[in-house]
Amino acid sequence: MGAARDAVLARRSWPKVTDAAPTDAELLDLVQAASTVADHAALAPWRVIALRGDARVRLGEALVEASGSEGSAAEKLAGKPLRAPLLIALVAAVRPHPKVPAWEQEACAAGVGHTLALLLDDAGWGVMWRTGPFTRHPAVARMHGLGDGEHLLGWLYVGGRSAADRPQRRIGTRAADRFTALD
Ligand SMILES: Cc1cc2nc3c(=O)[nH]c(=O)nc-3n(C[C@H](O)[C@H](O)[C@H](O)COP(=O)(O)O)c2cc1C
Repeated sequence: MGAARDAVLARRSWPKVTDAAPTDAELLDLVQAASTVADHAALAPWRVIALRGDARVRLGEALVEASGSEGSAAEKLAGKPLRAPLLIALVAAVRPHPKVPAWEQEACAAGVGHTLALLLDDAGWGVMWRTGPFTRHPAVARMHGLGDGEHLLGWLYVGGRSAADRPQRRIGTRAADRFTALD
């Protein structure tokens, strides 16, 4: 009992990770677990895409195309996806539904992202959810092969942990400031 609470309290984002990464089989097992999030009408309005190796280079090129930057700015942007050996693109796959509006479907997809990040953290991987100003640019969508109604929610940057790069303790949010009870 309390394992979920412990995992949630222990999770930290790891901005710096090593070259180690889970295999597709390990990842698929965790994605399967994350697929149990609350989902109105069981639409499963999401999918994930694992980017490794050169796919990260192509993502960097797409970010540069989206930004229109050149020179050192372009070089810096192109290097961003290379900060982790594995990027998991989180895709909201929204389709028209008479009872489930787009925002509910995006909420479900975001739930998968948070749950998958937690599961990867709990499995001992370094994880950080990242986005950026070009996350929903057409060039970036094209690079991922997104279809109609598909939008990125960002990427989970995943890699190994090294003790030297252990994140600082979090200051934290005071839940009492965010809590109201109505009778
Ligand atoms: C949708 C989403 C997008 C994010 N994008 C970025 C980002 O681009 N850059 C960044 O530094 N943090 C980003 N964050 C925040 C980090 O993932 C992380 O939550 C934050 O650094 C606090 O660390 P913690 O998770 O250990 O509390 C994003 C979080 C979410 C949920």
